[in-house]
Amino acid sequence: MPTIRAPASRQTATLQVAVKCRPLTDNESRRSRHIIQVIDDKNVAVLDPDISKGYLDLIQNRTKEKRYSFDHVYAPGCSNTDVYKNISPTVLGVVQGLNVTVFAYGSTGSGKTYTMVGSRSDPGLMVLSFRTIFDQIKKDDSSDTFEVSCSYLEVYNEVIYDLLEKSSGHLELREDPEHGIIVAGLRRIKVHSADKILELLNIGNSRRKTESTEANATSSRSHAVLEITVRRKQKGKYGSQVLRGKLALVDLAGSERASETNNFGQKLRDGANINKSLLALANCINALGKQNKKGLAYVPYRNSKLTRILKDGLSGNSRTVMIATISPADDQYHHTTNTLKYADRAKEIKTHVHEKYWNYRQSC
Ligand SMILES: Nc1ncnc2c1ncn2[C@@H]1O[C@H](COP(=O)(O)OP(=O)(O)OP(=O)(O)O)[C@@H](O)[C@H]1O
Repeated sequence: MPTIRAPASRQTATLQVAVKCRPLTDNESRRSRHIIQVIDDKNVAVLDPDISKGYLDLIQNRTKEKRYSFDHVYAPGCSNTDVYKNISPTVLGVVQGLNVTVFAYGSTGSGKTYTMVGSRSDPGLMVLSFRTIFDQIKKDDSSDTFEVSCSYLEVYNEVIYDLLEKSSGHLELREDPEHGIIVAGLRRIKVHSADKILELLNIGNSRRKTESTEANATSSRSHAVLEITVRRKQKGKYGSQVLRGKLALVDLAGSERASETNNFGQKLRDGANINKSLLALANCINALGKQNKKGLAYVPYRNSKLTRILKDGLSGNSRTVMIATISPADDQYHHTTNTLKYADRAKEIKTHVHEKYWNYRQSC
């Protein structure tokens, strides 16, 4: 058991915000116009598809495009590996005892799951992250020992389920004085290779609640959080010190309007719950943005399970990356501008990062 908690250096980090635009799907190519212009690797413009505005805009000399700047902007031709290149140094902090959160935010069908999970030919950020964590551990030439474990949960209709359990019951959140918010009873499996996590990820994904909606054939109806913990044991003269880093990879469910998806019954109720937690997340992002500008504002983390789980990643001890995913199709204009507005506000969020380490008695 830990004895003395060693002093930790504290730094302020700004939330890193990237925007990824997916290509038009075959279906969309036949009926939609492409309204996203990636200006360069940091700037993106959205063209207003409402052509009726043309005359008014012209006489008032208003531009018909909205421009936004982010840490990184990825054009439709970019792969997940291109996105990962810029976040890999942050992810590797986990091996040094840092907490890292990466989450994808965007409307239904905008490419969140594709970005986080990916495909065989274009592996997503989850797969790329745990591959580099194990590569880094293999390359480490110190005498430190490493222990990696993994958990995978989903929040569906405001209930938490363990995706690594065949038939998971409802899990509850608890506040732990040492570790912050924890999910009581969540299975944490020790893993020795990236392939093992990939296997667990695939099992978990097959249990995830997905539905076919009009907006996306395999729409995720739950928020999924894959957590990888790395415990690094350093042997010293007087005992062992353990650094504990945590990587949380979050694939959120898509937000959609009932009218757009033609949902009813259970699907409509799912949509309402998805929107409830995404609204709670958006409110937290709003409040955190204001807090860092004006130094006030109450942040309503307690309004949903999702925001309680992500609390550390948004404001606490974590380096955090938000990937805002957008569709280039003109009929997604309002979703796209909403996503970009929230992403723009998220740039103001600051977190306070420090390594977590404890001194252990030699016998540990
Ligand atoms: N970069 C990309 N390249 C090629 N296809 C993509 C890309 N991004 C997304 N797609 C395709 O777009 C469709 C929707 O993507 P995805 O399922 O990832 O959306 P989502 O945001 O997770 O949706 P939901 O919130 O409904 O789960 C899928 O068919 C996916 O294969």
